[in-house]
Amino acid sequence: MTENDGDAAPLAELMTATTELGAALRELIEVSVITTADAGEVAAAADLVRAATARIGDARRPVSQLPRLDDPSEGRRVFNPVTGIANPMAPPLVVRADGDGVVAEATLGLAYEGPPSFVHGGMSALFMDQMLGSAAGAAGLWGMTAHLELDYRGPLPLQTPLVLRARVESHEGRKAHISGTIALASAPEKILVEARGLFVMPRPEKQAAYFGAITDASGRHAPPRRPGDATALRPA
Ligand SMILES: CCCCCCCC/C=C\CCCCCCCC(=O)SCCNC(=O)CCNC(=O)[C@H](O)C(C)(C)COP(=O)(O)OP(=O)(O)OC[C@H]1O[C@@H](n2cnc3c(N)ncnc32)[C@H](O)[C@@H]1OP(=O)(O)O
Repeated sequence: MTENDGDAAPLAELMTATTELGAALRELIEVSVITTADAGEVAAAADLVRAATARIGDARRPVSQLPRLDDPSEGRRVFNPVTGIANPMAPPLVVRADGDGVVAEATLGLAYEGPPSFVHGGMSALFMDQMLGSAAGAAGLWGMTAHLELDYRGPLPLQTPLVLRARVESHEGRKAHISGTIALASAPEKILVEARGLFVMPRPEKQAAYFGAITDASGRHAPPRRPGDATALRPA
């Protein structure tokens, strides 16, 4: 945690509650796109959700301030939109080191739909971007996405276990070439999505311009040593 030991218990409580809220919202998102309830029920649900928003909506951090629950030096970013346990937009992917790269499994619901019954291609790009970045992190590198390209060889079915992989192919200086794949967990050799990316560590002036104003939750200027977010990166 980013705060001193005296705050450990309240922070643990906050982590539990925030994770709970993320999980509840994730269920709500899925149900909101799959429900066949009638208009009255849907409208009543919208009122309940607005009441929940009002309950916590007054206390907000500025965009330049990291959440109390984050510790970028340990790679913990709880609201990352792909791996963040507390972000309902995130499945979340639990990325772990595997061999010379990283791997994650995911089963995606209807909130991720593009073509009927299949995953939206933009979602695949989002997940690959994160996986490639995580592969950089796992290899002790970091950088921002400079170039990302994908080949969609076959559609990804919803509600079906998927396996996502990424590994660093080569790196020199501030550049890392990274590749990734998505396949069905039941047919991991048949690659359905292929990604290739170039991640570049910004030159120091750019790092200062991008991240120099970031503070930790107490307002201290403690920009992360590596401004990454391997929220769910775990050892094998
Ligand atoms: C992030 C990993 C962290 C790991 C840390 C620990 C563990 C973490 C694990 C997991 C992390 C999670 C991962 C997150 C995943 C998501 C990441 C994102 O969403 S990042 C947001 C979107 N990306 C941007 O907003 C960048 C916008 N672009 C820029 O700011 C600049 O273009 C930047 C910083 C990328 C490069 O700028 P310059 O000034 O520092 O570098 P110049 O000199 O332009 O380029 C350096 C070299 O790269 C080549 N290059 C640059 N861009 C290129 C491009 N698009 N295509 C080809 N080559 C390019 C150049 O030709 C040059 O090559 P030559 O040294 O001459 O050989």
